[in-house]
Amino acid sequence: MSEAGIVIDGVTKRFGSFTAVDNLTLTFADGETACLLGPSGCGKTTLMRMIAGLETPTEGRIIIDGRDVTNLRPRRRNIGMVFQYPVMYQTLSVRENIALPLKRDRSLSAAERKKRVDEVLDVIDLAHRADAYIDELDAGSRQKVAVGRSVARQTKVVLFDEPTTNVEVNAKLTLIRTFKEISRRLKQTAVYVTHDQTEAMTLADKIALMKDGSIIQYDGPTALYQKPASEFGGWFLGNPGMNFIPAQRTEAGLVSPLLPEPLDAPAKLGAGKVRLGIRPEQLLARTEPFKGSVEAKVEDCIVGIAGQLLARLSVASETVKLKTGALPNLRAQDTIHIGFPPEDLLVFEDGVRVT
Ligand SMILES: Nc1ncnc2c1ncn2[C@@H]1O[C@H](COP(=O)(O)OP(=O)(O)OP(=O)(O)O)[C@@H](O)[C@H]1O
Repeated sequence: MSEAGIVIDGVTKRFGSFTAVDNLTLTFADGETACLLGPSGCGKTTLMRMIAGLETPTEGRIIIDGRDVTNLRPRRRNIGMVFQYPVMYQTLSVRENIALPLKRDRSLSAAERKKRVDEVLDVIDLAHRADAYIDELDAGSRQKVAVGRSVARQTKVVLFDEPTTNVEVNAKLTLIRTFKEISRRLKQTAVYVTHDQTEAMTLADKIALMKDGSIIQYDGPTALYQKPASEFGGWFLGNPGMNFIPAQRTEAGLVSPLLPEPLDAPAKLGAGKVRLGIRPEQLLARTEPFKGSVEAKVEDCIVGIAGQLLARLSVASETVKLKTGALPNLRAQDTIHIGFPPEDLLVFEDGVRVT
C-alpha cells in the first residue's frame, strides 16, 4: 500500500472496553478535501487525532504519502493542523505569526522564507494587514492567520478540527472559501472535522459520514444527499431529513396507503422491512387534488430559511415532512393534497438503500 494521500488501514481505537473507532479502512485521495461528518460522539475527532499522531490506534495502520506513520510522533509526520482555538502570539504581527513555523526550516533562505510568507498572505487575503497585531483582528481573520501558519510549511497534509466554531456566521463562508482555495493552490490533502452539514457540503470533495465509530458512506456531497446508502444518511443530512414511508410487497408491486398506485418493486429486494425514502422538498403539494395526490392535514407549519415553509403533515396515519415555496399561505389545520413523484422515491430494505 504505497499510494499518496492518507490510508486508514483497519484502524480501531478502544478506550478501555469502549470502541470509539471500529476497524476503519478508507483512503483519503491525494489532493482531496475530505470532511468527517457525523453526530456527537461518532468518533470523528478520535480518527483525526490518530491521523495527527495525538492518539495511537489500538489496531491497524495509518499511512501518509506511502509512509507508515502509525508509530511516529506528531512532529515527525509533516502535517499542518488547524484547531478550534488556535494559539496565536498577540505580541507578534500577522506576518511574524505566519513566519514562525518556517524559522525551524534551515533549508530555506531568508528570501525564500519571505516569499513563502508573502504567498500565504496573498492566499489568505491578508496582505493588507500583514503588519497588524493579532488582537487587532476579528475572529475570522485570526482563524485565517492560524490557517496561514499551518500551511506555510506547505505540508502535503493539513488537518482541520472544527475551525469555524468560534467564527461568526457571516465570516464562516469567507473562511471556508479560503480553506478551499488554499488546499487547491497547494495541492494539499485536507481532512476536516465538522458536525455542520452545510459546511461539509460546501467544502468537501468527499464526505465520510460516521456513526458509532464506523463509516456509513464515503461519497461526494451530492451523491450523499441524493443517494444515501442508508436510512441514517437520509435522516442525518438535510434540514429536516428524509421522510420514510412503510411499504408492503404485493403481486402488483410495493404498496402504501400514501401511494395511489403500486410502485415497481426492485428485482433485488429480499424479505426484509421495506421503507420508501423521499426528501421533504421533493413532495408535490397543492391546495386542490391532482393526479396521484393524497389528502393531508397540516399539523404545524413554520417559515424556514429563504421563506420556504416547513410543515408536518398527517397522511393516512403517517407523519410526513414537507418543505415548499409553493403554498405561502399554509396554516396549521389546513387540508392540502400531496404527491410522491415515483422517480424520487428511494427504496430501503432493513435500513439499506436498494435502489
Ligand atoms: N480519551 C478518551 N477516553 C475515553 N473515552 C474517550 C476519549 N476520547 C474520546 N472518547 C469517547 O469516544 C467517543 C468518540 O469521541 P470523539 O471525540 O471522537 O467523537 P466526535 O465524533 O468527535 O464527537 P464531537 O462532535 O462531540 O466532538 C465518545 O463517546 C467519547 O466519549
